[in-house]
Amino acid sequence: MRLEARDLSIGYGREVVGSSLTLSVAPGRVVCLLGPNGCGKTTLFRTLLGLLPPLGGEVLLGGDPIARLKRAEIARRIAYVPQAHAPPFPFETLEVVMMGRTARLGAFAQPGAADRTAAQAALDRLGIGDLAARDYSRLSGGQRQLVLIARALAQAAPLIVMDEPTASLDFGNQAQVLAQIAGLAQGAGQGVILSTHDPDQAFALGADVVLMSDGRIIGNGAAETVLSGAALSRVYGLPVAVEMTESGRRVCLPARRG
Ligand SMILES: Nc1ncnc2c1ncn2[C@@H]1O[C@H](COP(=O)(O)OP(=O)(O)OP(=O)(O)O)[C@@H](O)[C@H]1O
Repeated sequence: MRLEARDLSIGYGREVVGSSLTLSVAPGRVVCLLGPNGCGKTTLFRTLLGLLPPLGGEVLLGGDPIARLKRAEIARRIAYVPQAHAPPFPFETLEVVMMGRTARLGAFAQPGAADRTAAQAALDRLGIGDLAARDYSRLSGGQRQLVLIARALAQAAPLIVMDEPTASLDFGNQAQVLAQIAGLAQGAGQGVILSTHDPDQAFALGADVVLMSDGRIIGNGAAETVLSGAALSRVYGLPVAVEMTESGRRVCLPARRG
């Protein structure tokens, strides 16, 4: 299933945050959304998910305008991994993951034993099966992030939107989550769009890149093409070099001063 944004304008009421945004996420592809703080990444995601109405243009999910789809239908097509915050109430971790199943079922349906099994399997897949009975509100930030990723896996939607999925993860878990993301695309053929502040992740994932600056898309295509030293220097306002490691992977390095 393909996710498409066509000439989208995004924002809040009369405040336009971004415009002329055209992008697509094809099955089996990973798209990294990169851009400085405040350039509109989260606003774009909320619009792609149908949580925020577009100020212009349209979002298509599998060819259907998202504005015409019901909430449960959207949840069967697209899963969202938000940034992890601690909820004010205690929740069993497995229940948080089960919410991914309930989202598909609609407002009043009760999840059953099969949903419980699927939720536990999603936790196991991320190596955190032992957290199932723990209180979600007392997990560490990184553990909560992994649980929200498990919730999206349990939702089993063909498309996944992830807002900075590796932001609070340690070095090992970052690598593990990136490997899972690559696996979702290659193995299950899911389409993934994620935001990140680390351009190296786009190279590690062999992803496509949408580079945003000031509410505009200024580059869209393969990471090797879009993420040049010149483009990164312009967007982040400091000299950046893109170098090749001995193992043949590109890495981005801010230039040393002085
Ligand atoms: N609820 C809101 N109402 C009005 N303006 C908002 C709202 N949420 C965000 N904004 C504004 O929209 C702009 C884009 O914010 P957004 O959160 O989309 O950026 P971002 O690229 O995700 O940033 P970051 O990388 O720091 O997470 C900012 O100027 C922000 O102040």
